[in-house]
This record gives sequence, structure tokens and C-alpha cells, in this order.
Amino acid sequence: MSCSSPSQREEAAGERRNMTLVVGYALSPKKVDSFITPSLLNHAQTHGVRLIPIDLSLPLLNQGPPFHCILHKLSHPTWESQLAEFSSRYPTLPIIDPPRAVRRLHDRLSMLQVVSHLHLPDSDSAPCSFGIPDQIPVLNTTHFQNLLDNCDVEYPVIAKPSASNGTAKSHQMYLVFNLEGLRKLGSELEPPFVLQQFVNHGGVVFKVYVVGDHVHCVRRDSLPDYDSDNNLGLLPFSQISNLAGGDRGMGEARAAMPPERLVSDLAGGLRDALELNLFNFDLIRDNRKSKGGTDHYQIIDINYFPGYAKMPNYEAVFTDFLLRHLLHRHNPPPTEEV
Ligand SMILES: O=P(O)(O)O[C@@H]1[C@@H](OP(=O)(O)O)[C@H](OP(=O)(O)O)[C@H](O)[C@H](OP(=O)(O)O)[C@H]1OP(=O)(O)O
Ligand SMILES: Nc1ncnc2c1ncn2[C@@H]1O[C@H](COP(=O)(O)OP(=O)(O)O)[C@@H](O)[C@H]1O
Ligand SMILES: [Mg+2]
Ligand SMILES: [Mg+2]
Repeated sequence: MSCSSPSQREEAAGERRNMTLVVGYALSPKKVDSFITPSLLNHAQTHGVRLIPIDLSLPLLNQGPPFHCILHKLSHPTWESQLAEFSSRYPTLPIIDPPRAVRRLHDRLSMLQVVSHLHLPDSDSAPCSFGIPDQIPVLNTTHFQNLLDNCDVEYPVIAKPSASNGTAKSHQMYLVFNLEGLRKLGSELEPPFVLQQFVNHGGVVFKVYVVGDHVHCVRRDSLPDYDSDNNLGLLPFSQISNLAGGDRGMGEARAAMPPERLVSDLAGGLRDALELNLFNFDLIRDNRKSKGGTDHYQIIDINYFPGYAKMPNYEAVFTDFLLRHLLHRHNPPPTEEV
């Protein structure tokens, strides 16, 4: 509990405005290359934010200078236990974002569960609705065998590994067109995975990037609509919207952007429900359910700390987020040497 008065808090915020905020980051080498660019470091430094790498080979508690905040996208047990130890020593120091909240996005079922509980404020402009595609969790081989025996899958479906943990394997998906394809899937993908209803969406996916209060939506190419003449049983694919020229506009000309109000309401609703500041989500317009002037959107994926460097002006957006997040906190930074 903070015992400081409003005037003390103002004073503390004032002091912090004149000092450099130190942000320790723990990211994979690939993420460091794409995100911690010289332009981000320079922009942040000019605005009083120093980004410092955390040395994963040393105990976090022994590292300095004292951090005002920790930024991370790592989830191995050693790192999480270091963070837990650090948080119990400095309970008010912000961890962006808390591992407990990030973990929810590591499973493709739990990441979307939160969408079902979202209630957005009514909008008078552009009526639309949202949801998630139907999905069947396949937990083990017995469960998979039951599905094959009972033939109660509505094709086409996309088989997605349950784990969404940043590995190439977690992005390896399969379009399954019929029972024959489902049989073949058995020798390609080991449970646990989900079978998610394939949704015709005009070949365009909208990616909504969230950085605290900042929301930015882009359009990318996606899988084409289902063609019933296609007699392929099973079609593997991976990171379709990230392929070179992923926004080259195959479906772009036909695809209007989703209403701004829906995008910002979904972003805000998810931010609060997930208790996360850094994420993006993939949104598609469901052609079958969009009727009578009401468009229906489906959320199909949510990613922690995505590729922000693709966002225009990300250096300013991110620095501004760090400043707001740290300066508006009521608790002063730790005074003890870290
Ligand atoms: O590297 P990028 O820029 O392609 O970013 C990836 C994201 O692409 P996006 O920003 O949505 O286009 C990507 O989003 P998708 O899953 O492709 O929708 C993931 O967030 C990926 O992280 P991870 O492999 O799931 O841990 C992100 O990879 P990391 O940068 O975190 O390694
Ligand atoms: N239910 C779906 N219906 C239609 N297309 C989908 C569906 N789910 C995913 N896709 C397509 O597959 C791509 C990858 O799926 P996604 O769940 O976003 O996995 P990843 O985590 O690898 O990005 C999406 O960007 C979209 O193009
Ligand atoms: Mg995705
Ligand atoms: Mg993803």
C-alpha cells in the first residue's frame, strides 16, 4: 500500500521528470536485432529513457544501475524465477508485462477465451459484432481417434499447435479440407492442438498493434477463401501474413479497414481483460456471418510483444508509452541499490 500524499506523489513525479529512466530489457537475440535498433535507443535516450540489456548469465538482483522497469519477452523457468525473486524484493517496480498475464497467450485456447467475456460499449456508428471461430481442442491421440471415428468435424478447419511459444513449430499450421486430410494430419501434427473453423474472410487479415493506450491497425494478406473444387486433403502453411511482401495487396483492394471504433474498443477491452500492455491481435471479417449491413469480425490470434518495428514511428510510440507508464505510477522507484 502506498502511504504518500497527492502532493508527495506530484513531487516524486516532478523529480523523475528531470532524471533518466532506466529500463532493463530481456529479449531473445532475434528480438534485440529487430526491436532494439539504434533509432529506438537514440530516440529514447533523447527523451530521458535508457534501455539497458539484462545479462541473463548473472543474477537479476545483482545488476544495475537500478532499473525503474523491466521489459521482457522470455518465458523459460530460470528467467521467470529470477523475475519472481526480483518482484518480491521490489514489489512496486513495473514488469512489462507480468509473466502470469503473458502465459495466457502461450496457449491458443486460453488466449481466445477472454474474447468470449468481452463486453464493448454500444456503438451508434457502423454496427458490427465480433467473436472467435468455433474450435475443438485435441488433447491427446485417443481424443484424435474419437474425432476420426465420429466424423463430426465441419470442414474446412485449421489445425494449430496449442502452444504459441515463439518456436517455428508453434507457427506450423495445416488446412484440413476433409476426413482424408484429417487422417493425414495424424502423422504430421502431434496433440495437443486445436481444430479451428476456417472462416472465409476475403484473403485479408487486420493486425491490431497495442502499446498501452496506442492502437494501430494494418492490413496484410492472408489465406484465400475456401474453394470447394480444391480436392487437397491437407495443406501445411506457416506465417502467411509475414511472408515477404505480406501487405502486397492480394485482397487489399477489396478490403475496407474495420471501423476505428471497433478496433479501439477491442484493443482497450483486451488490454484490460488480459492485463497486458504489449500485444497485437489478428482480426478477420467473417464473410458468411456479415449480413444486412452488420459486419461480423473474428479474433483468431493474440501475440505478446509482437514485431513493433513494423509500426510507423514505433520509436516515438514506445518511448512515449514507457514515459507515461513510469511517470504516472504512484509509487516512487526503488531507492535501494539493485
Ligand atoms: O519478428 P516479427 O516482426 O515477424 O514479429 C512476430 C509477429 O509478427 P507480426 O508483428 O504479428 O507481424 C508474430 O505475430 P503472428 O503470430 O505471426 O501473428 C509473433 O508475435 C512473433 O512472435 P512469436 O514468434 O509468436 O513469439 C513475432 O516475432 P518476434 O519478433 O517476437 O520474434
Ligand atoms: N480461423 C481462421 N480462418 C481463416 N484464416 C485463418 C484462421 N486462423 C488463422 N488464419 C490464417 O492463418 C494465419 C496464421 O494463423 P494464426 O492463428 O494467426 O497463427 P500465428 O500465431 O502463426 O500467426 C492468420 O494470420 C490467417 O491468415
Ligand atoms: Mg497470427
Ligand atoms: Mg501468433
